Amino acid sequence: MDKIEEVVDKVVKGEIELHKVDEILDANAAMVARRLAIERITGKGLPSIGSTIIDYAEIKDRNAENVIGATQIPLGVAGPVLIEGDYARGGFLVPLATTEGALIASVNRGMKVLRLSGYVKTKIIRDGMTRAPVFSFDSAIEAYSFSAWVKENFETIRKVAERTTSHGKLKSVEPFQLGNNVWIRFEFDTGDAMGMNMVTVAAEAVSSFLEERFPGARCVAVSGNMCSDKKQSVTNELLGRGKTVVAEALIPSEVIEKNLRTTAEKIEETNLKKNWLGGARAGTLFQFNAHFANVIAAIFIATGQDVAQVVESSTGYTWVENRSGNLYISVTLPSLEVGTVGGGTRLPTQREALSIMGVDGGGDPPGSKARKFAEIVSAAVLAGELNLLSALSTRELGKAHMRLGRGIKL
Ligand SMILES: CC(C)(COP(=O)([O-])OP(=O)([O-])OC[C@H]1O[C@@H](n2cnc3c(N)ncnc32)[C@H](O)[C@@H]1OP(=O)([O-])[O-])[C@@H](O)C(=O)NCCC(=O)NCCSC(=O)C[C@@](C)(O)CC(=O)[O-]
Ligand SMILES: NC(=O)C1=CN([C@@H]2O[C@H](COP(=O)(O)OP(=O)(O)OC[C@H]3O[C@@H](n4cnc5c(N)ncnc54)[C@H](OP(=O)(O)O)[C@@H]3O)[C@@H](O)[C@H]2O)C=CC1
Repeated sequence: MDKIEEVVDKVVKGEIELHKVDEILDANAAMVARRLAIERITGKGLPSIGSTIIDYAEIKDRNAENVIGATQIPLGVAGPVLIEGDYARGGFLVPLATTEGALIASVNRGMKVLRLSGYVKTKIIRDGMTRAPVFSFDSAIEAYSFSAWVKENFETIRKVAERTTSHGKLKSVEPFQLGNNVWIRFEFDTGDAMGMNMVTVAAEAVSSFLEERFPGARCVAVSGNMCSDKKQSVTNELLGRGKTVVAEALIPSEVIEKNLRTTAEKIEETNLKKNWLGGARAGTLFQFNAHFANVIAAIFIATGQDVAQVVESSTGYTWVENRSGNLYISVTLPSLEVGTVGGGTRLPTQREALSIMGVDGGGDPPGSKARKFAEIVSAAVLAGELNLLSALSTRELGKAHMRLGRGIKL
């Protein structure tokens, strides 16, 4: 019996935990052994899951545990979209990974219309990744003194934080108090990284330092939910998280009529009554848009972003004005969390997808690639909004999805 078979046998018999296989076999052999064991246990063949170009030696201890293979998702491109931003300048093809038929066509048509109208303008209006540990005290008075000290001693705290990272720069500290508890919301410039590991490590170092400085302080959790990571929150909406980005364009009436078969007036009414009034009636929080999540999720999957952060990255607002038949449209994304280094961006297909947009790896200066990427994402979101609002205004949504979602020609 070869070594892999021997390990598979032991896993099936319950003598070895799945994750312990990594201690016996090299990463790629361990991945195969786990998959074979699961095939035996479930009686299901998993050759598709096992068929992958990923080198598990590169993944182990970095991106996933108990790995048995990979999931594959179709990848398409939309564009080019023309952008005149501070970092993204020129035409960009945007990779989108999705299983929703008509989505890429939707963004593609939106980009075509934007292209025919000139350049999308983009602006990053703030940038910073946050972590907010929660500290507990015996009394609210102690908690208040702690908050005051933290605010007055930014420079000391910055030095402690920045010892843990060469790219992370502490930008601000903001205390929030509830009774005898205090959350310190640290905000960092994280260069080209999305930055969650970076700011967590730095926040842990500062928390230990503060506990030493204030014997009455107890850090209950390094993430106290006022960060707020992978959750929507008023804090994120007002103060921002990751990058706060705006993209805008002006679409001439003839471009709308010829390519979208609708008018600025109809798109404006659809935006007001669907995105805003419908959103208000439904009690929607922070998502007065049509489908930011579609575009954000597809780009996140394609480029190795943390997909759980679609939760707050897809919050935001679509604003439309009928300007004498021409259409002004903008999207505002308060919490777009993206990186071009770190996390899943190092995986092979994800890195290639980033390279299509010229945003793979670190920028010079650091931070410039992640900001360029954020501007491209905002332009893609704008294209998706413009197109879906148009398709809804002409009642083409169902038809499009019959054709591109079910393969039925009407
Ligand atoms: C599907 C279209 C674009 C057809 O649009 P069309 O105008 O009927 O098609 P067309 O054949 O005349 O092509 C026009 C352009 O569309 C693009 N296009 C056309 N076909 C393709 C294709 N196969 N692949 C790539 N691009 C395509 C392409 O840019 C093309 O221009 P060309 O390059 O030919 O000069 C249109 O009907 C449409 O956009 N429909 C809406 C679909 C949509 O937006 N779906 C989004 C997902 S819906 C959802 O998930 C969220 C939701 C709706 O529930 C949220 C909510 O509640 O609002
Ligand atoms: N720990 C947590 O609480 C959470 C973690 N995550 C996960 O965190 C990961 C993302 O964390 P993140 O910190 O972005 O990535 P990584 O942990 O992968 O770290 C990024 C690294 O890149 C280095 N680096 C090299 N060049 C640059 C550059 N140009 N700009 C910035 N950094 C550079 C940084 O070094 P240096 O720091 O020395 O400067 C840092 O070590 C994802 O996998 C995500 O899923 C998500 C949510 C929560």
